[in-house]
Amino acid sequence: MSAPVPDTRRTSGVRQRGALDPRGGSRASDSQPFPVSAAWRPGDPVGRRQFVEVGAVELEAGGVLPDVTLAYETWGTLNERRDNAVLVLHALTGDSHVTGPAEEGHLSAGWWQDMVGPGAPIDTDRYFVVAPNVFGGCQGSTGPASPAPDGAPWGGRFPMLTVRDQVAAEIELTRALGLDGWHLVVGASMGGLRALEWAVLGPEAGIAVECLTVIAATAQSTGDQIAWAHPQLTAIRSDPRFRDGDYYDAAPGDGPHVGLGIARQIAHTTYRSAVELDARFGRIPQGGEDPMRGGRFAVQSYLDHHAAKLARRFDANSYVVLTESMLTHDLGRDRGGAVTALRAVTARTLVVAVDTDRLFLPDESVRIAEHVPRAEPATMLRSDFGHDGFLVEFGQLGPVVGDFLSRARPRST
Ligand SMILES: CC(=O)SCCNC(=O)CCNC(=O)[C@H](O)C(C)(C)COP(=O)(O)OP(=O)(O)OC[C@H]1O[C@@H](n2cnc3c(N)ncnc32)[C@H](O)[C@@H]1OP(=O)(O)O
Ligand SMILES: N[C@@H](CCO)C(=O)O
Repeated sequence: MSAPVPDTRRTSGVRQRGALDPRGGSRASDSQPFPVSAAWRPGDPVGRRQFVEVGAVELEAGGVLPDVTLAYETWGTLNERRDNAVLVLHALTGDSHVTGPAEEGHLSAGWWQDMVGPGAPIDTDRYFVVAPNVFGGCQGSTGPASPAPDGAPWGGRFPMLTVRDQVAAEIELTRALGLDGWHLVVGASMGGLRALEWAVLGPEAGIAVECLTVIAATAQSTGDQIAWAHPQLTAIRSDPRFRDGDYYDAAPGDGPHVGLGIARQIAHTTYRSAVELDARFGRIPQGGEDPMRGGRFAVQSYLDHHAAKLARRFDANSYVVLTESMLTHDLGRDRGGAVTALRAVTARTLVVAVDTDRLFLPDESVRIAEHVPRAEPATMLRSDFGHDGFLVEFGQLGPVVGDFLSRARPRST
């Protein structure tokens, strides 16, 4: 059963400046200019994050990135047999703050509060849960805003990363934690791409993956996904304030938030379903505005809101680097193709899709489940929320993941 679609046909918020106006925020009430970038820098609030230096990472596309650091959070306790560790991998604009309140260093409460915690489907009374911020990200792990060896931010010099590079860094984190395996690796969307890559690269590197949960993901990025991402990348790169990625010395409000905001609007539309956008917003004007006289429809205001919100909390360079890593994702690269790679996965596997996902099509999930030898048939969530269903439909997703874990529980837990 899908969650009820909330009514957000708001009636306030007369538009005086556009969300993407470089001088200011989305609404007349916004008084703070957008930051240059929302990238975490050394010295910024840490919250409950920990950091591990994983050293130099040899990159799949060539070259080496020195001095890589990963930020991560943990919950629960590693047991004596060390067989209760769970790795949770976030999506494109997520971070290590899987669960817990908004706090210093984290503007929002955890993005999977209903999934991870004491008594939750991923029960932190039972499991030791680890969540890293992705390599290339902007919430504590090494990314384009981090200092290069010359002390200046990498900026436009930051190299292209692949999903495999991100997992290679996470393998080093695993070793640094003294673990030789995960009971479960779970991720959705970009996190699902990493989870799949983990299922192949982890065992190759001597890190066992007993169980795998891949949600709203794909074994290879599709032409459609590449197509949707292309205008997002173009929007950021063609923002004059992007300055080829070297904007970290810009004055507050003078960063590439216009391009980043447009990218988010395109992406966010693909994260939701046509049915939901029509049911929620339809042709309703935003309160007090008249689309016939330069005003907006409510759905335009909604997208402006999400654009402004992301521009305040995310770094445009990281958005580019992570998006490109998703575009080049191919589990089968140098492994004889995707099907051969899927057949090599030894983990007991749960694959979950959202039936209205128009970005990560359910058929891609079905394909994963068909070829992974120990996969159960793909579970289809019924939801009008589209791809973002994995962030909303906890009433369905929780029991699915909880049941899978209880069937695959290690003896010691
Ligand atoms: C692993 C990860 O992916 S972590 C990253 C997850 N977080 C994000 O993606 C951040 C962006 N947020 C979202 O995409 C969504 O909020 C989700 C997926 C987390 C939750 O979805 P929903 O509960 O359906 O939220 P929804 O999409 O309706 O957005 C609600 C926001 O839109 C605003 N909104 C709704 N209608 C309008 C409108 N007509 N005009 C302006 N703003 C509007 C709400 O006020 C609310 O604002 P707030 O979030 O600042 O409080
Ligand atoms: N809302 C999610 C969708 C991408 O999977 C995010 O921003 O990360």
